[in-house]
Amino acid sequence: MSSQSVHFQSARFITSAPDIRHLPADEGLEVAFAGRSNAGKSSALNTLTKQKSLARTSKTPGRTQQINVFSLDDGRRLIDLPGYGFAKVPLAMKHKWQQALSEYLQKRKCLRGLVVLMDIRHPMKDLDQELIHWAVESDLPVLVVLTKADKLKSGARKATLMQIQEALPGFNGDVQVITFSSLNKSGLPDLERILQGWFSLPADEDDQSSTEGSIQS
Ligand SMILES: Nc1nc2c(ncn2[C@@H]2O[C@H](COP(=O)(O)OP(=O)(O)OP(=O)(O)O)[C@@H](O)[C@H]2O)c(=O)[nH]1
Ligand SMILES: [Mg+2]
Repeated sequence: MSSQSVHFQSARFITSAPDIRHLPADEGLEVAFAGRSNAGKSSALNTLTKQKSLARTSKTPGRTQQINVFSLDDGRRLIDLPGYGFAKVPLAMKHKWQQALSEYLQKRKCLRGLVVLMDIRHPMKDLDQELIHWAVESDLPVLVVLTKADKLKSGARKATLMQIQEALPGFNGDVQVITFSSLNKSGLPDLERILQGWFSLPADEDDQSSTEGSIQS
């Protein structure tokens, strides 16, 4: 595992896992992209990695139904999570991916940071807020990415950004907020910089399992 800067362009697809038991070993560092269905998670991953079709995108919500794993280099990975909050799927199926999602978030020790993506026109729905609160309580750094920023004029864009920043009081430091567009690449330098920071932290820094049960010398 290197602590050198990550080359997002070198991302390559590793696997689609139906649940956490099918993921690569829980080692190294992962940054996961989460958010409502259709928020633009897969598109943002493609923009970040400068690859048009690394992650599969779709006009129809519910495209990403499994935990998709992309490796960057030795031990560092990006994760595309299934979207939540999409009503039009059979209940049994929805239950299955929501379970995979919550299990991933709760159990994956190598998860270093969570990117929560929201359509800038429909931000901070109940499930988004729940997810952010949970992550903050779990001491997981969060980056809120307001996607499809190209859909709003500059004034409305800035107003929404400020509104969201103000809606996250007390989280300063743990939760950052940026606007982003996969269409015109606005916000890409911010996304790159913040993820570089997360990936540069040493692995296992606060991983209790690495010290638990170890012999103290
Ligand atoms: N205008 C605009 N459209 C976008 C942007 N990002 C994504 N989209 C569109 O939004 C739709 C959904 O994008 P995806 O990236 O597939 O969304 P997702 O969050 O991965 O969706 P699920 O996999 O269903 O959870 C597609 O039609 C994209 O082309 C953006 O920045 N600007
Ligand atoms: Mg997707």
